[in-house]
Amino acid sequence: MTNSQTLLVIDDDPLILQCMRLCLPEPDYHVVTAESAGQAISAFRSGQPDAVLLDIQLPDQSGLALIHEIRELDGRVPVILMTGHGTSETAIAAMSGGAFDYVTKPFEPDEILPVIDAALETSRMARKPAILPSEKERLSPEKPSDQMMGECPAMVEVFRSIGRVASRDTAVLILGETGTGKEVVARALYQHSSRHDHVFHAINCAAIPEALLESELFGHEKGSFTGAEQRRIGKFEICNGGTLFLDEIGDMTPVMQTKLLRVLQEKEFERVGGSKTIKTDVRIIAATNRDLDAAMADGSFRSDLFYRLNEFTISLPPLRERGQDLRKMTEHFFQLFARQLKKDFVSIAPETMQRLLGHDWPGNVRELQGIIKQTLLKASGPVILPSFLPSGFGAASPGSTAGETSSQEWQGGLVKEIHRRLAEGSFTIGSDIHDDVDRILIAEVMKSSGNNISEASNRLGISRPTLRSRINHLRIDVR
Ligand SMILES: Nc1ncnc2c1ncn2[C@@H]1O[C@H](COP(=O)(O)OP(=O)(O)OP(=O)(O)O)[C@@H](O)[C@H]1O
Repeated sequence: MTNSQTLLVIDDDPLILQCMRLCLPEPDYHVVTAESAGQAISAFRSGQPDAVLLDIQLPDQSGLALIHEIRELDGRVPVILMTGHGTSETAIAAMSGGAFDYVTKPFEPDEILPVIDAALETSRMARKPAILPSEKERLSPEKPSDQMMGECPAMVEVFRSIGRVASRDTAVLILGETGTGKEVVARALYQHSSRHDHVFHAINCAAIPEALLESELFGHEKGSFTGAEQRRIGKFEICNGGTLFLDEIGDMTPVMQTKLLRVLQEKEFERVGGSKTIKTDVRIIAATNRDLDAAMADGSFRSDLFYRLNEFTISLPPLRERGQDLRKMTEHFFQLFARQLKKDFVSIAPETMQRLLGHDWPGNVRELQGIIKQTLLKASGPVILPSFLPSGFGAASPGSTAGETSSQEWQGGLVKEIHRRLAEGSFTIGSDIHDDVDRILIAEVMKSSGNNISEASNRLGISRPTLRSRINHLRIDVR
């Protein structure tokens, strides 16, 4: 079961091609190379890459002209440009023309890999079909493997809402606990919109520190702050005419909320350190797992921004409130993953099903999928017995004792630490504690995944770009 993505690297320098093959190993990545524009176009047509890495200077055609051709073939494939020193103005022109990002040669793998991962992630979101069930399919037992499931009234309302709002140009706010399917809904909204063949970009507002997020969204002028060596074009400029998905919007700081509100109200903004006002026409889809009513009540989320984003809201119910859907999804994922993992599977023992149905599922559909995969990996024989469930599963539910004690122990430690910091008068407890937990969590999961970013991001249930950005931001040593 691999989620390998294809990157087309176009450069006439064999060293760069070789370096990219080494840095992006199979089976997580599949690298296809081309040494000229001519080769690149045929590789693009036959290989359907997920993203393109393109040198601006090619022997037979300019990189800029090639971007244009690639965008004509498929405007949703992100193109990253490689430029030499002194060609940054051309790169900026390319960004305004729809390139995803650019890097300046020579570069270290650490510089380019996060950009490539972000491009591949964007491509996945823009192009992986979000399949919604029709009325007939909802009631049919045979489901396409990756169709979004749901027959309970709240999910039927979600599908209807998507149908109602996708083709309109309104902002949409998607609410729901973690793992309830907000990203799938965002993809469905984009893919069924009139902007579906225009640019789509996604930003995880929680994964990027405030200063970087500002420049990521609005761009900056050369010299506007230390380290701003070149002008940078932000997402609001690149996505002009397209769609921007702002994930984890509830984690945005008040300063950023104010800036976002202005661009939503006035459809214009300035780059950081710039004075020129730039017009933009971007459809915003935002999502959060935070309780925005509570955040508005305690003043951490601006209510005027909420009303602006909330032109239309889609609320995903938690899995534990979806009635019979839980049983149906459990059966569906057992069958699907057994096929993918090539495991024998015939039935789920009634006691196993009972334990699965009795669980609270705080991580919702993502947690359900993870538990089912782990159970299948442990299973021997065609009947899924309760002993195949991961150790500690359901430990926090009443009735289980050993797991409860150990989880109470570490939670007790955490409570003490929170009170210590409260007593110190800290005003950044939330972010500090999250950072401390992430430092330990990410370092341990990376270690147990052999420092494999893809495996660790799967286990953590976050994307590769988010993981890389957390590793960089928290300066976690993963070597
Ligand atoms: N109704 C559904 N039917 C089938 N699969 C679903 C459904 N909802 C979500 N999934 C699957 O569950 C997983 C988690 O979904 P997704 O990433 O969209 O959740 P999310 O709400 O965006 O999570 P987070 O808040 O953590 O970012 C994905 O693999 C997705 O395909």
